[in-house]
This record gives sequence, structure tokens and C-alpha cells, in this order.
Amino acid sequence: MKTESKHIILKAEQLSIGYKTKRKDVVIASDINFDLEKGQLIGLVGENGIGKSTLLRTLIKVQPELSGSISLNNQDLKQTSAHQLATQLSIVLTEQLTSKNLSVFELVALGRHPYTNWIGNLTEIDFEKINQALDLVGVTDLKEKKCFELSDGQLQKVMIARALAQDTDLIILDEPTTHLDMYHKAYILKLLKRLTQDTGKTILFSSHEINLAIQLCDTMIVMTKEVTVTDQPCHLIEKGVFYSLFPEDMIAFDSKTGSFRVTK
Ligand SMILES: Nc1ncnc2c1ncn2[C@@H]1O[C@H](COP(=O)(O)OP(=O)(O)OP(=O)(O)O)[C@@H](O)[C@H]1O
Repeated sequence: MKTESKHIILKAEQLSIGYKTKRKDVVIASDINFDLEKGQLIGLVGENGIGKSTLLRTLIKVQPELSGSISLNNQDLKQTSAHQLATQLSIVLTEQLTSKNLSVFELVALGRHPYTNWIGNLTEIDFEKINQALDLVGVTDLKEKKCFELSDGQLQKVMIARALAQDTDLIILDEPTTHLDMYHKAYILKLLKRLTQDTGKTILFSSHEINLAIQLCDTMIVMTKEVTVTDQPCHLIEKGVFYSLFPEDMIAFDSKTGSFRVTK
């Protein structure tokens, strides 16, 4: 029998995350284990303050893990240099952009920073990657516009194009649908899904759009107070993981529809 070997991009083993203070380690979540495969869309969900951003910050090496290990493309994250990291992992954060005076093209071109020289001269390959990225997210017609002229939805697409131009195996986004209306939330998450299929990249995002994530993700990482579970959405539904996500006085999970509803 032929067994297909999985191509693991990001792996967490016995990971414990949190904050170090002078007196002690404050553990936010522990016993986190997952294997994220090439070409998958992965949604990270959990209630406010549960530790999603802390986990993402640990995975992108902005803060150290308290214990356990993370490997990116089979290499321990601790051993990965800043340059190696920039060629394997790109990040889209929600913070307000400070460089809104740049044109869309210039902003997306910043994604090429791991490959350009110190003045940032662009080669033919850089131009090709930038134009490809603009095309993939459908913002080529905006490329001459200044970023301050864009709507929140357009800006989010441009930020995704910047990450694509960086040409990494893994893209991590922290709450990419914040500030967007219902249509654009669905639009952005469907775009991420299409990008995993068209480019083979692995995309991990945190979100409060659990209903959409259940419908679109290949894998979900669900953080609750007790455990962090990673699996396909249908398996998570079977295991009853979503019932324990929120207190049931306001909203309840309906396993038949795979969605949350307001309790009457
Ligand atoms: N720099 C810090 N030092 C100490 N504790 C922190 C720090 N930043 C966040 N925390 C705490 O860590 C916990 C997790 O916060 P985090 O921002 O990771 O949650 P989250 O799931 O991303 O929340 P939200 O959905 O509201 O964005 C919270 O209790 C928060 O108060």
C-alpha cells in the first residue's frame, strides 16, 4: 500500500507559551502540539484573551517560548537566523500601517527585502514576483494608488500581496478580517483559501470568524482554557470541541449546521 508522506512546514511540540517576569513565568497555554502541512489553510480560534496573539508572536520568534519546541521546515526555530526566517515566513499584522504614503507597488515591493541589496534595488525577478503577487490578489489596478487612498478591505489585500511577494512557504496573519464588513471578511478568507490552492503556500491566520473558518479551513487550532486542539474542522465538530469554546449563556454551537447561534 502506498502511503503519502506529509510535507510538514511548521511543527510545535510540547509548546508552552507565555510571559517571563522577573519573579516567574506566566504560562498562557501549554501542551500545544501540531503539524501544519504544506498547502493548508489553518485557522487559529479562541475567545478574547485566550492567547492567540501570544501563540502567533511565539511562532514568528518575536517572543520566546517558555518550553517545548517549534520547527520551521524541519529546522529548530531557535537555530534559524533572521535572514532565513525572512525567506521562509512572512507576516501580516493588524497594526496600523505607518508607511501609508507609499504607493501600493512600493508597499508590495517591501516584501522583497530579504532578496534585495541594502539600497533595495529591484531586479527583474523582483519585479516579476511583485507583479505576480498583485495579480494573485487582484489589486494590479491599484498599483499606482497611495496606500492612504485605500479602503480597509483594499489595504488588507495589498498587505497580503506584500506577504506573497516575499515568496515564503508560510504566511502568518493576525486577525486579517478585523475592521471588515461581513462581505469582505468572507472575501479575504476565501482569497486566503484560493491562495493555498493556487500557490501551495501554508497560511495560518487567527480570527474571531469561527463560522467562516469552520467552512473554509483545512485545519483549525482551537484554544480553550483547558486545552489547545488541532484537527480538521469536521473532526473537531465530532469531538465536541466547539461546545467548550464560549460560555453557553449567549451563544451555542449547533453541530448540525457547524455554526454558532445566539441562544434565545
Ligand atoms: N506583554 C504582556 N505581558 C504579560 N501578559 C500579556 C502580555 N500581552 C498579553 N498578555 C496576556 O496574555 C493573555 C493572552 O493575550 P493575547 O493577546 O495573546 O490573547 P488573544 O487570544 O490574542 O486575544 P484577542 O482575541 O482579544 O486579541 C491575556 O491574558 C493578556 O492579558
